[in-house]
Amino acid sequence: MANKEARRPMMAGNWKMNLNHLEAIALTQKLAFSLPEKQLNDVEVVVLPPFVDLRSVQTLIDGDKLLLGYGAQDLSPFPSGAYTGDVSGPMLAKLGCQYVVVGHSERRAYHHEDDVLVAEKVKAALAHGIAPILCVGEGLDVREAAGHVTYCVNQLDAALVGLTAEQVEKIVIAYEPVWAIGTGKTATPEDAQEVIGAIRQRIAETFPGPTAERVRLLYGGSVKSSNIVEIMAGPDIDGALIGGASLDAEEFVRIVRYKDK
Ligand SMILES: O=C[C@H](O)COP(=O)(O)O
Repeated sequence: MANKEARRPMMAGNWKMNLNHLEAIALTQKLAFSLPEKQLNDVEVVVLPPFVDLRSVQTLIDGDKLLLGYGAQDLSPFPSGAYTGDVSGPMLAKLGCQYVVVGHSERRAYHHEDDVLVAEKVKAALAHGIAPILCVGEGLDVREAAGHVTYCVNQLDAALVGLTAEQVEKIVIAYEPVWAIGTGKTATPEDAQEVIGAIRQRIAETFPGPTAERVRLLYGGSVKSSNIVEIMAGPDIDGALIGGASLDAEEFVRIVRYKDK
């Protein structure tokens, strides 16, 4: 199932816990300066800074009408209340965030986020007009036991439970094999396409109609300018969620410009 041309490619930089607000401003400026308008119309470029940087990034992007999207790396499932340290969907919406990462494997591992909480966060984001970038992906043990497709499809099913087709079309789904994150070990383009193709197939089965053709599916895990072309060749792969390489403006720009290679 392809129809890839109908979907706008997306390159999203997940800065994780890197860059203070001054460094965030500098990186955003460099990206805007290095990427021509035509490029930014062709490929949607999104930055996902830490919470404390969001106001600075928003001020810069909105103030100068830069063609960059931005969002957060997490949100609370609750809209407000006594949840020390958490940040809510309404707060992110007020800052103009278009996206929020949900269910990243680092949050699943270090903050013990399970499928039920991930599903609540997906609903919270959608309720406040923010598109979730939902992450799924298997660990090395699952991959070695050849259970990766089933594992990822199960994570997907759990996150989409109770959603309408219209809501699902707003979600961006990122397949990030945990063993390929920050390790320099990229899944082969065939590995990435296998799982991402299965995700699109599953959406088609669950939501008959055009939904599966409309949802954008990304790959994440040690993406670099040297492997992005091969990854983007996958018929179901619409972009990438990029960690380490998104912190280097020149390298991130090379990734965004993959079509020029
Ligand atoms: O969200 C991004 C991913 O975890 C990938 O990180 P990485 O590009 O540093 O491997």
